[in-house]
Amino acid sequence: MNGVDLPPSPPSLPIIGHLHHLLFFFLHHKSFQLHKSFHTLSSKYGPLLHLQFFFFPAILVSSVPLAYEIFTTHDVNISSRNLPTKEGYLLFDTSGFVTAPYGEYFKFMKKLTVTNLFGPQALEHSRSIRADELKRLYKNLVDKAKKKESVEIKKEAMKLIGNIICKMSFGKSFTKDHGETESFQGLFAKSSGSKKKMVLEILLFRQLDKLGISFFKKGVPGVYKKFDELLEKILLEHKEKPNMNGDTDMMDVLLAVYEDENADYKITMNHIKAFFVELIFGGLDTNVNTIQWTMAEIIDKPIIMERLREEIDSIVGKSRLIQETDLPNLPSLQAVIKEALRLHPPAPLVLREIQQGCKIGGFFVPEKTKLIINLYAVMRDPNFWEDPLEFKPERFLTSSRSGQEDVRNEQAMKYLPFSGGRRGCPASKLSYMILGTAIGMMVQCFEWRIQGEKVNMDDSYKGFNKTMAHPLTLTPVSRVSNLDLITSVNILT
Ligand code: HEM
Repeated sequence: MNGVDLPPSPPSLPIIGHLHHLLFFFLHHKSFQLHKSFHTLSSKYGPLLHLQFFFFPAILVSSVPLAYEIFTTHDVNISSRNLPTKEGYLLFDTSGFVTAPYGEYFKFMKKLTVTNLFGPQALEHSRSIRADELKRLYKNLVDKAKKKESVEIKKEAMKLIGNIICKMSFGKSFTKDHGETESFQGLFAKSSGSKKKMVLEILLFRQLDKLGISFFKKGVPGVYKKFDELLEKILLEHKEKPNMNGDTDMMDVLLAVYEDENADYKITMNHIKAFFVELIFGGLDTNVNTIQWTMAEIIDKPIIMERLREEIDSIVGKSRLIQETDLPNLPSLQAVIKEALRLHPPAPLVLREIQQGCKIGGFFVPEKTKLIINLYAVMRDPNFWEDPLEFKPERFLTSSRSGQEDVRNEQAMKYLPFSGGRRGCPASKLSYMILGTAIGMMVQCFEWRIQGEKVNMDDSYKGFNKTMAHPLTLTPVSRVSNLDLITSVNILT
C-alpha cells in the first residue's frame, strides 16, 4: 500500500465485475437483501472494498473507523448522491431535494426545513399534531381491544406516521381523500408496487429512454401524475387561503418563497411537489418498519417488556397518555428504540458519490466513484459492538452519552441508523419523538397477544427498506382504565 493503490477488490468477472457475488447470495438465500450480500462480502474480503458493476466503480465501507473517517475528513466531498433522476416522477425527480447535489439549492432548502419542520422550535410548534394522532391511534386500538380483534401493526403505524407527516407538512390527512378520487395513502400503496419497476427503468433503461423507448410507460408515471394532481389541488387551496389551518405550515412557507422575487433561491412548483413526495417516501416506511421491529423484539422478550412497563408506569402512571415531554425521563424506552434501530436499520444502505479523488483508509479513491456505506454492517462491527447480533437495549444505558449525541468520535460514529454528516437524515429528532410515544403508548396501555407460539422475526428488503417478511399481527388487550384516558381523548376517527 503506497497511498495510490485502489482499495482491495474481491475476485471479479469480465463485463459484470462483482455482480456475481450479489447474485450468488441471492441464489443461496433465496432472498435479495443487498445489505446482507454486502455484509457477507465485507466479512470475507475486508471493511473497505473496491467494486465494479458493469461500468460503475464503487467503494464499499463497512466498519466504524472508516465510517468515522468518511463523515469527518471527507464529509463535503461525499455529500452529493448523483442518483439517476427523471423529470416528472416527483420521486427521483430532477427537482428533488434528496437527489440534489450538495450545492446552492440543497443548502437553501435544508435551512428552510430545519427552521420550519425539523428543528427544535418547529418540533415544539407541531407537538399538538403528533399528540392528536397518537390519541387517534390509541382510541382505535381500544376499539379493537373491545371487539377482541387483531391488528396489523404495519397498517396502524402507516396511518399514524402518514397523518403526522402530511399534517405537519401541509395540514392535510394522509388517509382521507380531498374531494378527489385518491388519497395519499392510496397513492402510496399503489406506488410501492411500482417502485422496483421505476428504479429499473431509471437505472438500467435510461439509455433506451433517451431514444424514446420506455418499458413502463403506463404504470409508473401514472401514479406520480396522480401525486402531482393531488398536490396541485392542495397547493391551490394554500394559495387561495394561506395559513388555512390557523397556522403557517411548510407548504405556506414554500409558496411564500416561490412568490418572493427577492428570495435567495428561485424555487419552482416542481421543487415544492417533489419535496413533499420525498418527505412521505423518506419518512413513512422507515418509521413504520421501526415500530414493527421494536414491537416484535419486545414481545419476543417478555423481560424487556416488563422492564419498560415498570418504567412507564412509575413515570407516566395509568391515568394519562404518555407524551413527548415524558421521553427524557424514560431511558429504558429510549434504549429499546435505539437498539431496534441498530439491529434493524430501516435504511441499511447509503449511496453517495466521491466528488474529488481522495485517500480513504490509506487507499486512493478516484473521483466519481460511487460510495456505498453499509450502515447495517457498521452497526454490527464486532470490534465496536459486544454481542452485535443480540438485542440488548441495556448497552445504551451504560453511558450517559449513549447514542448519537454531538460527540465527534468513533464511538458516536458507530451508531448510524440515520447516517451521518451533512446529508444524514434531517428528521432523526422527529422520528425519536414519534417512535418513543407510539411504542410507549402501546406498552403503557395494552397487553399484546400473538398468533402462534413466537414472533416470526424473518426479514426482507423491500423498496430500499429492511422490513419484516411477515407483517406483525397482534391482538391488543387493554391494561389501563380506559375511561380516564378516553375522557382526555376527543378525536374523531
Ligand atoms: C426511523 C426513521 C428514519 C430513519 C432510520 C431514516 C434514515 C435515513 C437515512 C439512512 C438517510 C440517508 C442519509 C444519507 O444519505 O446519508 C435519510 C435521509 C433522509 N431522510 Fe430519513 N430516516 C427516517 C425518518 C425520516 C422522516 C420522518 C423524514 C421526513 C418526514 C425523513 C426524511 C429524510 C430526507 C428528506 C432525507 C434526505 C436528506 C438529504 O438529502 O440531505 N426521514 N434518512
